[in-house]
Amino acid sequence: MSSHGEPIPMIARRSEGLRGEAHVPGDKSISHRSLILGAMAVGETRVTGLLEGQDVLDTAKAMRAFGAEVEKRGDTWHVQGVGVGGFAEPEQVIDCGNSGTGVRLIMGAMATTPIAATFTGDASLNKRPMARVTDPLALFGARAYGREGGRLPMTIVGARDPLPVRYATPVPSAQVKSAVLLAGLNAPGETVVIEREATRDHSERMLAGFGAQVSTETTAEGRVITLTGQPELRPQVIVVPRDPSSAAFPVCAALITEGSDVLVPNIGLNPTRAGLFFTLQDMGADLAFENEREEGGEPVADLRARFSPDLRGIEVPAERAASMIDEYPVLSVVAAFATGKTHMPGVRELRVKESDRIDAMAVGLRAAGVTVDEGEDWWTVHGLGHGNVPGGVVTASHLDHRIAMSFLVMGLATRSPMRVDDGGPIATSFPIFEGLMTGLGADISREGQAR
Ligand SMILES: O=C(O)C1=C[C@@H](OP(=O)(O)O)[C@@H](O)[C@H](O)C1
Ligand SMILES: C=C(OP(=O)(O)O)C(=O)O
Repeated sequence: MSSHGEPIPMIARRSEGLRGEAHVPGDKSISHRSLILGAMAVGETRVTGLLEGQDVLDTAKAMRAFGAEVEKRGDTWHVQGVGVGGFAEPEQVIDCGNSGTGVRLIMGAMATTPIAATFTGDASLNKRPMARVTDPLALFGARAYGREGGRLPMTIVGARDPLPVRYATPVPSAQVKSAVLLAGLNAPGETVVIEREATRDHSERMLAGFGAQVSTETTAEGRVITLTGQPELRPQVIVVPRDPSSAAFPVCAALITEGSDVLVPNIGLNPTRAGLFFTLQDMGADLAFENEREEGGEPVADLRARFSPDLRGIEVPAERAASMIDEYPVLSVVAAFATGKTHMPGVRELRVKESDRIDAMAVGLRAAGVTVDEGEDWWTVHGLGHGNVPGGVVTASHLDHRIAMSFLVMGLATRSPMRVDDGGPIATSFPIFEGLMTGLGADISREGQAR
């Protein structure tokens, strides 16, 4: 089932010659953060290029429930912030839908204000672990009352007299890091987060942009991020760059589909996000970064992807995992069309996303004729080479947008079509996926009924 209605069964058939420009939507991570930090600033933040996917729309709704005004006029989202510590107590339960980023960052943002809020989500989100966030929030003095195993629905009671915190994240997670930093905004003194492996740094960059004092040092312990609490955040004008995690789908589709040549313009290549593209190049992909430039302090390029018949399986460096964590499902599809094995170690986190992504992909790939080996924190795809992947099955998307999109991309190059039981979740992060892909010439459509 999609989170907001009947399942939407979809089918992808073998296609040829994807061509044209793929203008993917705004970055999901930066969109959530624009709304949350905008709501915590004093005055009006204006955002263009915001991703209008369901995950981000749920965050916009949540910010209104905490007292910020959030509205779209023309192409611009206007956020009237209430200031750090200015959140009102919501009158209703906050429903974050399918979004781990939304719920975890908002829990952090409210945890050092003396209000209570109850959070819930869809069947996928309500299975995901929240203790990774509520454990550090307890150090500030916040209390969490949730279901067994730290699951939603959950009520957070914010700390009345928050203490600053020094916290080493036990898992590589930008959501955990960001929740602690957002909570640290309303704690006196310095809040410090230490991460062994660098995860996406959008919170650090945006906090600095809003005028908070935040510094990052690389030491023997890892990256040490220090935030000075209780700043007055200054409203910003934000242009959200396009999402590299969404760009991954047209890029990978072009690489595996005969005769393709696709340009995906204006993609942020922040090194904490761009790991997939380097991995594809290591596999022998015809993928170029054109027109490389800097925009808003971030490296940006136009990605040009052409059909690549001679992809090779590789060992994906474990230390690259955080910089491409959401891209493993679609990478495993490309790996099926490569020759040789693609081994992906150091990816335990894939098991606690919208679905267990190793399991969801392994089951579908195997059904489609591809051998996959797996362990708790690794998996290996045995590539069959271009033209040799059978396909011809219905796969389950498990309320996970990236699983649905990955199997649809796969169906463009399998011998027989690939179906997904529910494409509804795609709207959480990439609402224009179907139109964008068909515009390039991909044979992807909705089916009248599930088969
Ligand atoms: O901070 C963020 O915006 C995100 C962090 C990642 O999650 P984790 O922090 O759980 O790795 C990623 O999977 C998610 O899509 C977005
Ligand atoms: C993991 C993802 O999102 P979230 O954790 O925000 O639900 C994703 O978009 O792939």
